[in-house]
Amino acid sequence: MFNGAHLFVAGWKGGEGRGRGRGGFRGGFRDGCFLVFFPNCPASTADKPDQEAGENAGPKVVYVPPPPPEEESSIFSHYATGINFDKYDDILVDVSGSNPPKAIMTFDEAGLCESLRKNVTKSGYVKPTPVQKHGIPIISAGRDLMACAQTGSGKTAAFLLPILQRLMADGVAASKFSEVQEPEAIIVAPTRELINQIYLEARKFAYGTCVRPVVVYGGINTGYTIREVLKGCNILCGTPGRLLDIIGRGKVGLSKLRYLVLDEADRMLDMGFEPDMRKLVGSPGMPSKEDRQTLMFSATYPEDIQRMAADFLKVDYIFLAVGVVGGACSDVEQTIVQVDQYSKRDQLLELLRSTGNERTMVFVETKRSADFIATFLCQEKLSTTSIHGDREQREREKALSDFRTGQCPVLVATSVAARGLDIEQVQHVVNFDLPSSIDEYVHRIGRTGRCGNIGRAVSFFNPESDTPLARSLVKVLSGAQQEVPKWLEEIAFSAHGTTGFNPRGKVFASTDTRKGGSFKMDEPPQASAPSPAAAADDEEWE
Ligand SMILES: Nc1ncnc2c1ncn2[C@@H]1O[C@H](COP(=O)(O)OP(=O)(O)OP(=O)(O)O)[C@@H](O)[C@H]1O
Repeated sequence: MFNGAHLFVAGWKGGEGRGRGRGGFRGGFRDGCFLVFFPNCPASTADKPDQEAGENAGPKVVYVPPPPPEEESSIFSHYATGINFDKYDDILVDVSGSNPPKAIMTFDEAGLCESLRKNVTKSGYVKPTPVQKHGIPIISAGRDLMACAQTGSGKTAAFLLPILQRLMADGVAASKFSEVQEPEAIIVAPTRELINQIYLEARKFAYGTCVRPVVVYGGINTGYTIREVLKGCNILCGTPGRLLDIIGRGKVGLSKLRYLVLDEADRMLDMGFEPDMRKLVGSPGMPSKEDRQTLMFSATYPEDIQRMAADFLKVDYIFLAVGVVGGACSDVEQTIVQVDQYSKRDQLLELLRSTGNERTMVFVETKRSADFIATFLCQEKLSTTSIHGDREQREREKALSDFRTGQCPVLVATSVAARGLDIEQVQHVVNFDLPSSIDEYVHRIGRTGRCGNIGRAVSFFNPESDTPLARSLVKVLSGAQQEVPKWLEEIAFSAHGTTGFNPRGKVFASTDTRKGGSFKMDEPPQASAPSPAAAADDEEWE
């Protein structure tokens, strides 16, 4: 069972710019495990949720990622849709805003050019998901869009396909090498791994066309990144800090920009990233919101974020909600287990032993506990790796790759891996530590149960620390037709949770805010600030 786990537990990272910790776990390999505890790890780093940090601090980053796959079979490799894929059609869809274009029912109706159509087929897409049926014509009609659809339901293609179609129809071609590139589209996402995944999707759909996507993100060598951009760039995918850096260096001009896409838009506009998003739209040459198309996608949208998002969108933007805004995917079987802090480790071990080699993501709150739990599991001979913001980019990519291939079927992660990652065969998510925000919970458990497949999420609920989440957990569980444990209901009703619980109805507290919103119920709206756990980490400020 133990096959030389790839656990590179790092307390200090020399040479890559974000090595803030000193101490922590350090040591050498023994039987594939990498252990030794350094007790003097400063509490300001690994002890806390992942913090965002200045990308340019520290020594020069030398890492150059391996080139993306060239063979067609790897580019188009995909996993099968699951038994519940057709049930997507039963989900209620709410489209608000003036004159929304009619939904399409098939990819044929999307009016895609031949090469795009072929690429869609090679990707294994037979029919569009609801967010694609509605989103594609809305974007093709030139409308701004704020779209909300459950995790794993195909939001990425919903924006990539109509953008690519427009660029193809207009005959754009990446200019050859030029000192300044003028992309037609910019896509922003909060984490490096997610933006890289979006880039690979864009590259897949653009295969065999003249459209060239490029990705820029922190933790990789800047010179390399710039060279890639200067080779030609129509669709620039990036994390905010690195994007701003490259624009600031004058390597990217914005005069041709037509599309600005914010994936995980609520995260991109919360307190952590909002200043960078404002900087981005205020960059010299950035077309005003009237002169560009702005598209926002997420599975969750707190109401205050929706209101703020309107600053970035034209007045007549369309709000598309597939299912309940902020609802969990009902293909994930959710179990909440009451535990105390000290029995968590044993319960985790028992759980993982019972699931065999199935791929499992274990979410913890801090970088230090990510290292600690991964080390513990490794010692217990479970092939485990970890991902968090204190690991070097090389290590993060290796960890993800080992998890994807199944070489390490257990991935211990901070919130840096909570959003967007689409990994085949993730059957389980374990919340070893529950996050403090319900939206974060929805994204985490959405790493399984994707694209009509079925998954399981087990969450350890420690009443001492997790009681504030109880009410919204009850809400999310019942919204996804899951069993709500009696004890949790009791805690929820006796607690003063303030995270979006709407005691009156079955409707989630969040819809299109222009309808007057339904959140003016008995409780304050959900906070948009990243929760400590969420600030955890999504990401460094690249
Ligand atoms: N129409 C389709 N037919 C078959 N597979 C699809 C279709 N649309 C998307 N997929 C696949 O479904 C998976 C999930 O899609 P995607 O990652 O875009 O979900 P998402 O809605 O962005 O999820 P998240 O909210 O977690 O970011 C991907 O593997 C994607 O290739």
